[in-house]
Amino acid sequence: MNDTRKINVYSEIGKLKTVMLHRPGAEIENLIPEYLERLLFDDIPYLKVARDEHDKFADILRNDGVEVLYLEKLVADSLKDSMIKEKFLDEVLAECKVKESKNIEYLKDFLKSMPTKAMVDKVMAGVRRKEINLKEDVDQYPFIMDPMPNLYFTRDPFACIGKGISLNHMRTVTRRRETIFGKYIFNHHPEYKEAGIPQWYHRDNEFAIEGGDQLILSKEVLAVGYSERSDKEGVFKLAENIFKSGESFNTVLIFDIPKTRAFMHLDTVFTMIDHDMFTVHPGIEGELKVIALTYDQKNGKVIAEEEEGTLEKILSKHLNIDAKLIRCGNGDKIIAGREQWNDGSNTLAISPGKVITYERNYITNEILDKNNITVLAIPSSELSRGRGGPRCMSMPFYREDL
Ligand SMILES: NC(=O)NCCC[C@H](N)C(=O)O
Repeated sequence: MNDTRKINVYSEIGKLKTVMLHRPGAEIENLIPEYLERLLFDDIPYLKVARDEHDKFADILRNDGVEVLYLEKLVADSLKDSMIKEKFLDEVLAECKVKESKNIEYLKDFLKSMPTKAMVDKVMAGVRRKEINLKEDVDQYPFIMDPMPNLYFTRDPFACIGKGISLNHMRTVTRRRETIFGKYIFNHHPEYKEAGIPQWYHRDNEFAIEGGDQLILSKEVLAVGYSERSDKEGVFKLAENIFKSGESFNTVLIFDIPKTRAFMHLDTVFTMIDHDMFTVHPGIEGELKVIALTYDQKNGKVIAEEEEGTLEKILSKHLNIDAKLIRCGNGDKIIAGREQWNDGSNTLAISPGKVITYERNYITNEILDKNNITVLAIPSSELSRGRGGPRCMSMPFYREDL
């Protein structure tokens, strides 16, 4: 049993006790080729198989003693009070940019007529114009409310850091509404609303930060990507709030990574798998630019110092270890290119030296095995089409301290 703390995440590798997932739902079946790019997908997963794969992921976690929570259930349980449900709907509707007010009313009536859990599933899946009896001409955009196919990447909309959460501001409009769910869970869910969970970042802050860029390297050191998805100004704000709170973190390393889809988030570039071991994207082995943020407690000021060095050097120095990097696909141009595309460096550690990976990345898995890492591989032919791996598909709420 956990202690009374609901959120406790002071590392990337401490034994995982509670995690939040989202089982892919009808939103996946609302993907069609014309909208893939805007909805951040590269292909259309076959939902039935994606769900089977996802259920295997959840089973592996449960078999390891991890409590698996589902986003959709947490949200539904947060909306039991009818006033809160009404507020939630107004907020979701305000952000789905429906122009005509009468259509907002139709949409609201349609959603309100459903039992709460079905309503949450529907908000996630998206609503077609014809579902609320509007005309849906062949050349007309069919959705009055867009689907949210990226929801199974629970890593990104909010992140648990220490005993608090960072409710993120997503870079893309298509993912921005996802963060409303986290807001309602932490403000209204009976288990969380009075648990005194601090919020280090808010979804209405002007700068973008996504959870795939937020890594907890130790109880002192956080790493955050300055990436395609996260602004460094946002990281300054996040760091200041954490430093001021008296949490154990005293350094935030901002990693300046290429702003491209292949690198997307910091966790596409590297993930921590043991006290001194990391999986890495071979494209990141040169000199990196890092800004190290620390806090001048006396004057209440964040201090920023620029550093340059290889990933190995930077990690070794700040974590006081001899960092060992495992290169995706062993660094071979073709193998690494292929396995990296399917998130070969995006591993989820469930305890030190024990990780969940995609089974299709078998060369990287073999190398991990040779390095005495226990690899639990999951089937991934459909899940991988959304461009995220096991770390992206999970949000740890509670890890045992190291
Ligand atoms: N942390 C991650 O790297 N998450 C993967 C997100 C994939 C999703 N299709 C996206 O582009 O946002």
